[in-house]
This record gives sequence, C-alpha cells and structure tokens, in this order.
Amino acid sequence: MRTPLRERARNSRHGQGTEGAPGASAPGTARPGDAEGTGAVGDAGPAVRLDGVSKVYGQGRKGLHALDDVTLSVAPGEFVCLLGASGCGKSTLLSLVAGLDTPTAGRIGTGGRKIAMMFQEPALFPWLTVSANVEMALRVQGVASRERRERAAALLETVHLGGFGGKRPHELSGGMRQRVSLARALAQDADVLLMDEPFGALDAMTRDLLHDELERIWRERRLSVLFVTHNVREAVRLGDRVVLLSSRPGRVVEDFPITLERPRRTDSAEVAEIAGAVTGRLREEVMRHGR
Ligand SMILES: Nc1ncnc2c1ncn2[C@@H]1O[C@H](COP(=O)(O)OP(=O)(O)OP(=O)(O)O)[C@@H](O)[C@H]1O
Repeated sequence: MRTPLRERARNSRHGQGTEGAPGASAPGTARPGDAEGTGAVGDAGPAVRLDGVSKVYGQGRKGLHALDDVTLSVAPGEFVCLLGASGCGKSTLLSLVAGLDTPTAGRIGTGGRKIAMMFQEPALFPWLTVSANVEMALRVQGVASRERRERAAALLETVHLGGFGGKRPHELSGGMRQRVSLARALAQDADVLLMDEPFGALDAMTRDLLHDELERIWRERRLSVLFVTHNVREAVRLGDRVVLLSSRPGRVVEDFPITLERPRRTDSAEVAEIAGAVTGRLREEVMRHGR
C-alpha cells in the first residue's frame, strides 16, 4: 500500500502550501524550547522541529511513556496533520510544542516563532461578547482599546463573522463559535497554529465549510499548521503531509506526503483513495497493539 501512495504523491501536481516563508516573527516570544532549538527568531529553519522527543508522565516504574523518540518538523508555511490511535500522545506533542509542558528527553525548537493554539472546545468567555472575546487576546498584548476594537472587527470579517461581534457565544452555532476561537487565535499574530481536533465536535457540513476557511486563512497568512485529528479524510483534505503516530508510546511510523491539487474535496475519489491507504496503515498499527 505504501509505495503506490508515495509514487502517486510524487506524480501528482503540487499543492501550494509549502511555498514561501511566514511573515516576520514577533520578537520577545522566545519559548523555553527555543534556547536549544532552531536558533534566531524567524530563522530559515523549520517552523517547528522536534528532535528525539520523549515524554514520560510520572516517574520510575509507574511512569507512563506517552511519546518515544519523536523526530518531526514542520516547514514554514506547511500544513502537517497528525494522526494516531487514541491515547498515542498527539495532544501531548502539541502541548510540548506550545511550551505548556517540557519533554523528558529531546529538543523542541520553533525558531522564536509565535505560537497560537486551538482546541476542540472553543473555550470562549460566555459573559463576554464575541468581539470582546477576540479583543481579549489583543488586550493581553497591550493593544490600545480603539485598535483592539478595529482589529477584532477585521478578524471577525476574516472568519466571516462580520456583524456578529455584539452577540454572546451562546447565541452562536458550534461552527460559529469555532470561528470565533479561530479569530482569537489569529489575534495572537502567530506564525504557527497548533490545532487539537478543532472541528471534531462539528457536523460534516460545518466542518467542510471550516476546512475551506482554514485553508484560505492558512494561505493568506502563510501560517505553519500542526493539526491533530482522528478523521483520516480530514487529514488528507487539509495536509501537505499526514504523519502517523504509533500506539502509545507515540512514535512516527509513517509520513505521507499529500500533493493532491488544492482545493480538495473531502468526498472526492482522490481523497478517499489516499485516506483508504492511510486508514489501512493506521489499522495495522492499532491491531499491532491490540487497541
Ligand atoms: N498530564 C498528564 N499526566 C499523566 N498522564 C497523562 C497526562 N496527559 C496525558 N497523559 C496520558 O498520556 C497518554 C497520551 O495522552 P494524549 O492526550 O497526549 O493522547 P492523544 O493521542 O491526544 O489521545 P486522544 O486521541 O484520545 O485525544 C495517555 O495515556 C494519557 O492518559
């Protein structure tokens, strides 16, 4: 299964996601991992790099090995999807890259790039308006109030929520709330977007629309994206690459380049064919570990 997929990927026309570098990196955003990572702010290296990263929760015999010797990189402007069985360490990997936790071994570097994270739950403040939720991300950066309002309005336009700034989160649909969450992530002016099953709770139609939105924004802003999902078709629909992790402890077992022309359709025969091959490999991996 693997060789034909790779062959096919080489022969098909290139997507445009790997072209170009992201915008200027913001200064003053160095994270602990950067000290040992890719070097100067905004350097030409990978946007995200993990070298031999392992993570053990707890200590001694009771220690739980979540990740084992993971080496992975995301190029500037690249969209990488991460797939793997439940509990294989995908969220752990994102939280390490975000600097929310530290690896037990190995190195993580982002070249000082600014990072934003998005989760399955939009986690909006219910008592604040949509606009104020987005402005919150600007407030913590010290942006003055008038500029905050203007930038929040522009970001809401970007995610096609112009005119909804005065609503409260409970007045919005799930898809709209995730758009607000995306606007809030974009307000952080990040170069790297880490996304942990952001559309996992949405219906297929809404997810489809948000795929289109995300793809447009990713291209316009030249973001580097590391996107965790359980949905193989979603991964193939969005990714320049689909990286498959083994069952716990998570290791990289396969890295599928996806070079189908964009925009892609989740329900297209091409996406289905590649998703079938990826699913086969994922199934092998899950069966090998009996879960
Ligand atoms: N803070 C923590 N302390 C102890 N164990 C943890 C912690 N966070 C995660 N784990 C464990 O590490 C393993 C990997 O968890 P993680 O959430 O990273 O997996 P995942 O691949 O994202 O799972 P899923 O696909 O189900 O969301 C799991 O066994 C989990 O129980």
